[in-house]
Amino acid sequence: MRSKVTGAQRWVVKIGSALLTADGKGLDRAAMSVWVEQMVALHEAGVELVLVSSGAVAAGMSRLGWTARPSAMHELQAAAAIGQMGLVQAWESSFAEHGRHTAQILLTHDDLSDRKRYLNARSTLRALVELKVIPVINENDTVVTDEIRFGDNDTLAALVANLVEADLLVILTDRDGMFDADPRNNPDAQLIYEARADDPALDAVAGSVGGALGRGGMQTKLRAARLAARSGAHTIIVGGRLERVLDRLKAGERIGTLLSPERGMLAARKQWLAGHLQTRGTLVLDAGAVAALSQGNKSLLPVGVKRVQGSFRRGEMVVCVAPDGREIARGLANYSALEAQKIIGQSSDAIVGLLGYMAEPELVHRDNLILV
Ligand SMILES: Nc1ncnc2c1ncn2[C@@H]1O[C@H](COP(=O)(O)OP(=O)(O)O)[C@@H](O)[C@H]1O
Ligand SMILES: N[C@@H](CCC(=O)OP(=O)(O)O)C(=O)O
Repeated sequence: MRSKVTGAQRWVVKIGSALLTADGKGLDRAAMSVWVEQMVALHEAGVELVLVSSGAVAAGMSRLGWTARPSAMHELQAAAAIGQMGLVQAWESSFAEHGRHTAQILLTHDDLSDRKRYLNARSTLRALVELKVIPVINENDTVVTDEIRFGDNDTLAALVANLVEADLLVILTDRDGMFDADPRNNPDAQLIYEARADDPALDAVAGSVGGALGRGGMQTKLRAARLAARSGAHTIIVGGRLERVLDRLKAGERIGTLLSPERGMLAARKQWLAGHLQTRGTLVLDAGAVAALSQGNKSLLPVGVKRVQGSFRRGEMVVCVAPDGREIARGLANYSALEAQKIIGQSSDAIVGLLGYMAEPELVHRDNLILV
């Protein structure tokens, strides 16, 4: 029984090109509707779902009658633009049969590396998930250049798992999971059922690159599992054509390869916060806020802040200090320095009146706060 899988509340499900396009013959709508049925059942069981779907280039190639993947960037991008239409149409109509809405989100690397856009993408995704809509995410292939491509959707799915703090990343692919050697050239290869994502022995196993339609192969799936582990998520790499694959995962059946993070979710997130950001400003707290943060494990509300120093934007790291200047914590600000100036000392109910909108009631949420 895989309790980490059965107990997971928020899943990111990634479906690769090789599966979605029935090996290059257009979108495999029959397979899509079988996954949709299972995703709807998960949804009904209270699981929050985000779908990362590849297949735009492959679907576009098939619409254009192209048999070989073009190498010119503008041709790839044109194929993606054509194929993405069919891809979202197919997901939309299939989910609609079960009374579910979908939402298209196309992301580039910049959207996730810029802190402000990162926070905005996160708020939108959270809002969609709360509305019980299924976000369907792909890379924004039409506008990306080589330097800012994710390139493979395994990486994109892992970063989305970080973004939404998923507990489980499910990578559906055309093999039953990760084998101890590439099954294309090793008929005796054995499936690996469980491993730690950071196990260095896996690097040799995942050596070779992907198939004709997909881009990543096992290497990018392993890297994705390691990225997902940074925010404490487990990853399952499993065969998308296995009968009732998602139902069986939810039931705890031992199928596919489960790659585990080395740390728990919150610990991993805090470590990630601690390692990644420069500080841009300072918030001087009152004594009540110092106690709430250091003893109560609470979020920092505007009412407990006396002064704002420095110039920071929403999503940037700020230092929280006691009235005597002692550093108490660091965290990601939900408001810019200019906005923070206007709301400090006030109750959160007053934020809308003061700013004309409210991003969050907290100035720094406790999940985004590391005590020093
Ligand atoms: N150790 C391994 N175990 C399983 N598959 C492997 C391994 N090494 C390489 N592969 C290859 O990776 C392919 C899956 O990756 P890819 O073609 O990128 O698919 P997707 O479109 O699902 O991302 C498999 O078809 C397989 O041939
Ligand atoms: N954004 C691209 C997906 C890139 C890709 O091929 O990913 P994958 O099949 O998951 O290795 C598309 O939709 O065609």
